[in-house]
Amino acid sequence: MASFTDDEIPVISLAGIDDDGRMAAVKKKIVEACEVWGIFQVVDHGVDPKLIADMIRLTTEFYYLPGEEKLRFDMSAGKRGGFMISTRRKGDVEDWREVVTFFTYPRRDRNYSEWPDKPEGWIGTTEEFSEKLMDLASKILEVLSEAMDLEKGALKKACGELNQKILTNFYPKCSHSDLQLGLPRHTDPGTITILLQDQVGGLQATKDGAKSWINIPPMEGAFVVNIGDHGHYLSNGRFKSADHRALANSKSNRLSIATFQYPAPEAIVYPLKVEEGEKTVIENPITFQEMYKKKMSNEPVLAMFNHKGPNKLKPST
Ligand SMILES: O=C(O)CCC(=O)C(=O)O
Ligand SMILES: [Fe+2]
Repeated sequence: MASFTDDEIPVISLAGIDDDGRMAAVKKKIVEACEVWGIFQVVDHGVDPKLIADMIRLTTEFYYLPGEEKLRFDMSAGKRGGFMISTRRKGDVEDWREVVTFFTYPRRDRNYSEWPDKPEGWIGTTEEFSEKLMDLASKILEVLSEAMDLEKGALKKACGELNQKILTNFYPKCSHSDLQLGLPRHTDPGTITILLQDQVGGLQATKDGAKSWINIPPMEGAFVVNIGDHGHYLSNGRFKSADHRALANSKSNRLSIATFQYPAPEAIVYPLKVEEGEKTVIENPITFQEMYKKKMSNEPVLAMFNHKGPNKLKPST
């Protein structure tokens, strides 16, 4: 049984996890969080608060640039990364956000011509942020491996060469926040996501199929970590793929920076450990690339970021 209360997303300190005694306690908390929610916050994660503050500041500054500056980096015409305005209407509800996508790992895939050159310093800060989050992700994958009762390197090995994508989300304030979602309900496709949100709030998770939604309150300096579909499959469904969404806000603009950790495209997706008599969550091993494609064809909202789906661009106001 989980020791966290039913309506609280766990906050877990990673202080001293390299020491075995402390690791056991962290592991226990992470197991509880992942079995119930698939999402938790981490503090004492070792990423420099100044780097976090700089990343939020510079990212925000980009979104306040005039529309034509931002559109210099638009993702149309087959570009993988860069700036995009994403809108979608479903019944009375629509969502609106601006995004900038950076493909950061493997490093050889970095296409710097797609990385906005303003504000000054954003490229260097994004590079440093990417590297530090890759280190943090590796550490979290080790703890998660142990939490799945596997050897420390198991998840990393199953991922092959780790891929990383940084997606910065800007949700302009909107007066119809009752009719507008920042980002509709979804699960992330990758192994884990490490999310940084500003102090506005709006991220929510559900563990009962959207009957009730729980806020994930902003915490200065904390990261939200969630399990994605790949992580869920590797655990044979024991760890949830976090079901989450972001609300719009009528008073403030909101910023979040999601760092998605993916396996290599050719990595095999299949549970790493199956107990005797237990069924597997997926029938046959498939590659991550196949798994991703299948998900995108079922979830148009995510398909927009596959860059093959709709890619409507309007100048920002
Ligand atoms: O903005 C947020 O808090 C959530 C972002 C998110 O879930 C995503 O980009 O996949
Ligand atoms: Fe997400």
